[in-house]
Amino acid sequence: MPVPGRFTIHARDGKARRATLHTAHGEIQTPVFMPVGTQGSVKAVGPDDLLQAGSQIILGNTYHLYLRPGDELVARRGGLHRFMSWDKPILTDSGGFQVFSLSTIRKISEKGVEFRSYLDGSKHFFSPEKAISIQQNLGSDIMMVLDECVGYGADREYTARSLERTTRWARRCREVHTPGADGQLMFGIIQGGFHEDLREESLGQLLEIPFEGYAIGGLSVGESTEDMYRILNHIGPRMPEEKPRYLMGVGTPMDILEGIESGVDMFDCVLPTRNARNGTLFTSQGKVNIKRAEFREDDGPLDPNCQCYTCRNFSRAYLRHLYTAREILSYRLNSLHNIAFFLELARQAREAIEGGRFAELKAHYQGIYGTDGR
Ligand SMILES: CNc1nc2cc3nc[nH]c(=O)c3cc2[nH]1
Ligand SMILES: [Zn+2]
Repeated sequence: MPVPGRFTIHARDGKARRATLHTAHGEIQTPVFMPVGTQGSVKAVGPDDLLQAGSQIILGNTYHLYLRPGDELVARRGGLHRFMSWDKPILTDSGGFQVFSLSTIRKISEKGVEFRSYLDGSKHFFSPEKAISIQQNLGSDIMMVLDECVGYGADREYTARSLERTTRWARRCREVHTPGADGQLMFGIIQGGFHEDLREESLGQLLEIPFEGYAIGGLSVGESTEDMYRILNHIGPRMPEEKPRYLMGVGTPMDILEGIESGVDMFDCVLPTRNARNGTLFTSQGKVNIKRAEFREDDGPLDPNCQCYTCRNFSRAYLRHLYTAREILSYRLNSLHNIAFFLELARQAREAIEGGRFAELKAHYQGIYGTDGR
């Protein structure tokens, strides 16, 4: 009988791990890429597309679903899994990041964060307890604590004070949800900005609270690749060995491989779906900008090495036409392929770790995407 939260490491290759995380909605093979379904849908693709592409788990955003259609409405409709017809695992972010990145007016205090809705400017308040209550209403398998993601360039003093409050908030989140209740897991989020010592401080404080996993927050906020990798390389290996490690909001194919090399197990990013909608497609031979004139008569598949529905059934010429004509099908086919590419990258990483060949896999993609894939 699978116990939600059980994390079994099967193989290691350097700091990279090949593991299985058990949740109430099934097992997750890691390293794993999680497509982002912000408002209860991974934009332009359906659950059937996601399953066919190999998605194991998707992300939902507490902030968006709380504001619309409302977490209580989703609860009355049987929870997010039933509402969106996805019966595999779901992870929900706590909303903190979206409050800071989407809501203009906001006030942060010890109690929580007051903000105005990006939809209609109405006033709302998230306490740590409220952020957990929303995620319980959504019924997500993995809940994230409410935290403050300090912006890139925040001064050290503020970053230090903020991480202390984020720890106090994390403790309050844990106090309102008994570990494993309803099969839901809770992950803590490490802050500390771009200061190695503050990152260690944040991790050390969070380790005193029992979480089923730990996330690295505060990255992919506009910093340089060098700064991201510096913090990632420092804190990744220092996170609890026996618990899942999640890097929030990251990233390009090369960022993900860098994260796996630093011992991270879980990743989410809007890059595949967002870039798909502007015609930037990731392939086994590098990025393809499908709107380019060179593809007008190109009868070949987008990616000859890809087994996704898009690459098995349509030519580059057709994909370019759809994009140029602003056909809605363009969003679906491009998004499906990009998601399939990120899922395949994670699958190749799992296989490479099992075979002790992760360094070769990373070098292979470095040759195609450069050091950071931007
Ligand atoms: C797209 N980049 C990005 N998405 C994030 C989500 C987050 N959630 C909670 N806490 C974070 O620090 C955090 C950082 C993030 N960076
Ligand atoms: Zn494809």
